[in-house]
Amino acid sequence: MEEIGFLGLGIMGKAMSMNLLRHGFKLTVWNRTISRCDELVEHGATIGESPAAVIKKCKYTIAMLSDPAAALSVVFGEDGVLEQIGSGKGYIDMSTVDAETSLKINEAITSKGGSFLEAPVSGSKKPAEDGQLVILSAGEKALYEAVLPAFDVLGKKSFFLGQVGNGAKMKLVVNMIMGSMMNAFSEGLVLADKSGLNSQTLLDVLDLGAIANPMFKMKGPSMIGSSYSPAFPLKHQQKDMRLALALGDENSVPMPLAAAANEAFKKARSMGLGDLDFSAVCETIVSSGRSS
Ligand SMILES: NC(=O)C1=CN([C@@H]2O[C@H](COP(=O)(O)OP(=O)(O)OC[C@H]3O[C@@H](n4cnc5c(N)ncnc54)[C@H](OP(=O)(O)O)[C@@H]3O)[C@@H](O)[C@H]2O)C=CC1
Ligand SMILES: O=CC(=O)O
Repeated sequence: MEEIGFLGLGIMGKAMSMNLLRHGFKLTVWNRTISRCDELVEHGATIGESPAAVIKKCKYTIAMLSDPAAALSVVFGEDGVLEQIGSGKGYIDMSTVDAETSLKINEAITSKGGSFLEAPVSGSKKPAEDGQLVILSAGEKALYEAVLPAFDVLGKKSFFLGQVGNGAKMKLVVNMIMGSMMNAFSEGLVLADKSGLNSQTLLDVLDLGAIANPMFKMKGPSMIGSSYSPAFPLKHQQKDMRLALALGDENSVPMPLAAAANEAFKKARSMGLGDLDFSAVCETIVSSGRSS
């Protein structure tokens, strides 16, 4: 495949671009905080001085940015994607955003003759490092097919979900469920502890039953140790709950569990936990217990 551009080297973008380099892809990378490109350069990447410069150089460019505001700013801002996108160039946004943001970007890019694919991912830092993401793409089918060799390295499975917006919506539904589950799990861990049960035994019991799942297995031990090194930052999970609730509003779907989970993530942000892993939402319950 030709050289790929990569915009956004946060937790996910860094892991994904390292993985592409490891598999022999040539990359030109850009990050708003440019020093974050250094490690990628040590592993063979080239730096692009702006999103526009990356687009100019590369036929295909992937973005992995924090939220709708970041995704829009990289496309529409000064020296942004729109300045160089055009016929024969493809833009693939893998950030988790809402359908409206994705549609806006699609409209701007295709009106300049470029092609667009949204491709948010399920899976966190470790799956990104290991090429085990689940890719939820939608948009231009020809672009999807052209970038499949890269998706095959980044993920264990790629879905093509049809028109732009479907990938964003699927991702938000999945993360709405995940955020609600994380809250139920947190309440269970704290309840077990406060009522005199052994937390590790609770994990063992859960793991053998019908609600065993990789998230409980992976996050449980660190949550018991109150250790929340960020794989999926809590502020991003709260953004996803907020966007999923808006999708619920649009479709008149009552989501009382998701709304309660969103409040817990907001509380965690107000406690200064936004940059920690989303499992730190557990601390909202621990601290409630302490103050009563
Ligand atoms: N971490 C995870 O487990 C997963 C995350 N996601 C989603 O992937 C996306 C990235 O997540 P993650 O890597 O964890 O997030 P990080 O917070 O680690 O990285 C965010 C990236 O966005 C950039 N950025 C933020 N604001 C702007 C802006 N205004 N203009 C340009 N660049 C900007 C940051 O640049 P800078 O370095 O300059 O701050 C950084 O490169 C999010 O949408 C998240 O919801 C999806 C699946 C899993
Ligand atoms: O968006 C987060 C994830 O783990 O998936």
